[in-house]
Amino acid sequence: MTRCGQEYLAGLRDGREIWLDGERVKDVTAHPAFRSTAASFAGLHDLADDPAHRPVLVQGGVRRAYAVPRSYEDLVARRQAFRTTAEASYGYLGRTPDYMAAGAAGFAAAPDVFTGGTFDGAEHALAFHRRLAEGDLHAAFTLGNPGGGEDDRTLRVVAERDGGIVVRGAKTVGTGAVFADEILVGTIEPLAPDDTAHALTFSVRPDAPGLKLISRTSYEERSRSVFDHPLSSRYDENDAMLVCEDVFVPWERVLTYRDPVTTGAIWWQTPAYLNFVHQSATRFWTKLEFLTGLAILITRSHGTEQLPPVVQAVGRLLGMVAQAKAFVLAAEASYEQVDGGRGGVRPGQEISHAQRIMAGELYPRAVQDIKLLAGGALVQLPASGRDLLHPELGPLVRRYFGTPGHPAEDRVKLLKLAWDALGSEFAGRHEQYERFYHGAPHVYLTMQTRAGAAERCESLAQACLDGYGLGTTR
Ligand SMILES: Cc1cc2nc3c(=O)[nH]c(=O)nc-3n(C[C@H](O)[C@H](O)[C@H](O)COP(=O)(O)OP(=O)(O)OC[C@H]3O[C@@H](n4cnc5c(N)ncnc54)[C@H](O)[C@@H]3O)c2cc1C
Repeated sequence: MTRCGQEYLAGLRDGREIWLDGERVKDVTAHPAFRSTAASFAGLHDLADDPAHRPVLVQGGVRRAYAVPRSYEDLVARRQAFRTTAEASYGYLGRTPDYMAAGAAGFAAAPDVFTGGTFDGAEHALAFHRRLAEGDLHAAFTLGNPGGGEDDRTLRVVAERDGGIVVRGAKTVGTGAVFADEILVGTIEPLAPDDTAHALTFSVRPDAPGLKLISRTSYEERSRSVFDHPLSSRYDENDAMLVCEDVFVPWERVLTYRDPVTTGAIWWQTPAYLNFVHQSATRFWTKLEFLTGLAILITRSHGTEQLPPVVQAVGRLLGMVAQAKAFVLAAEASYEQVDGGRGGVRPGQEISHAQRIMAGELYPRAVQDIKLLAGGALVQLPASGRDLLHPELGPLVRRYFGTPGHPAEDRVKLLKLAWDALGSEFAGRHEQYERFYHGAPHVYLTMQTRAGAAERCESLAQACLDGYGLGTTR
C-alpha cells in the first residue's frame, strides 16, 4: 500500500532527536527549518495517489521503485517513475522515497550475497525490502565515516545483548535522514580484513533511544519567502550526522555483522548501487533540463538570446542535457542479468559507473556557463519581494528592474530562482552534492578502471602498434 502525504508526516512525529543550532527540534514537520521540505516530501507521497501519475509510480499497489526489474522494459518503466518523482522537485530532492526503494530492490534481487562467513543476513535483507515496500517507507542511508577514518568515532559494535547488538559512534552524511522513516547504516568503502567491529549494516528507526541527528544549517529556515528563495525554501532535504550513543539494534534489523567482505559486497555484488545510480542519473538529467531551461529564460529576459555566442552557449548546455540523457538510456540498453537471471536485470555497470564521473564534472561546468550568461543581474536584485509591494519603493523597482517585454516582477522572480539554483548557499551545497554524494572522485575513478573497457582499449592500441615496425613503409 502507498501512504498519502499526511500519513507520511504523521510518521515523522515520533520524538526523534534532531539538533539544530543548539536547539532540540521537537517536531520536524512543524519547525521552520524543516516543515516546508517535509511538506514537499509529503507531496511526493500524494503524487502516488494522483490518478495522472499513479500508473507510472505504482505497480500492484506498491511503489514501482520497489519492484525487482525483470526486463529492459521494466528498467524503462522504473526510469519513467524516477522521472515523475524527480520533476516534482526539479531534481533538487535527491533522497526521494524511490532512491532507497531501488536500493532495497537491489538487495532483494540477490539476497544470497548477505550470507557471510559470520552471519546470515539474507532473510533480514528480504524483510528490509518487504517492510519498506509494504509500508511505503522512506529510508535514508549513512555509509561514510566522520573524518573519513576508521577510528573510535566511527560507528561500531560495542556489545551483544539478548535479541540484538549495541552500536556506538557516528556515520555521515545523512541526506534526508531527518525526514526518513528508517536509516540504513553501513560502510561502502573497503574495510581491513580484521576490522570486524566496523563491519556491519543495519537499519534503524530515527526515534531509536540514543540516536541523535545533528543537522547542518537549514537553508529553508534562512529563506525569506518562496518568491525570494523558491528552491531552498521548499527543497532543502538537509544533511545530518548520525550519532549513536549505545543504540540497541534488534537482530532482525541487522543485515551484515562482523564481516568486512560481506559488508562491502552488498553494494557491489547486488544491484543496489547500480539501482541508486539509475535513480540519481535520471534525477540528474531532470535537473540539467531545469537549469538549461533557466538559462534559456534568462537570455530571453536579458534580450541576448540572438547573439551568436549566447546561442552557442545554450547549444553547449543542451548538449550536456543530451549527455545526461544518453547515460540513462545507455545504462538501460546495456542491462545485465543478476545471478544468471534469477535476480532479474540491472542497469549496465560500465555505463552506470561512468555516469558518476560525467555528472560530477558536468554539473559545475553547467552552473558556471549559466552564471556567465546571467551576468550581474543575478546579483543586482531587490533584497526581497517586499520591495515590489512597498507603496513608495514598488513603482521604482518596477521601473528600473524590468527590461522591454519583461516586467520587473517576472524578471526579479526569474533571477531570484536562478540565484537560488546557481549562487546561493543552497546552490553551493548542490554542487558539492553532485560531486560527492556517490563517493569521492578518487574512489569512483579508480573503480572505473575495473568496470571500464580497459582491456578492449588496450588491445586496440596494441593492435595498431603491432601493425608496423621500423621497416614498415605504409
Ligand atoms: C551534500 C552531500 C550529501 C551526501 N549524502 C550522503 C548520504 O546521504 N549518504 C552517504 O552515505 N553519504 C553521503 N555523502 C557522503 C559521501 O558519501 C562522501 O562525501 C563521500 O563518500 C566522500 O567521502 P569524504 O567526504 O569523506 O571525502 P574524502 O574521502 O575525505 O575525500 C575528500 C578529498 O580528499 C582527497 N583524498 C582523500 N583520500 C584520497 C586518496 N586516497 N587518494 C586521492 N585523494 C584523496 C581527494 O581530493 C578527495 O576529493 C554526501 C556527500 C555530500 C557532499
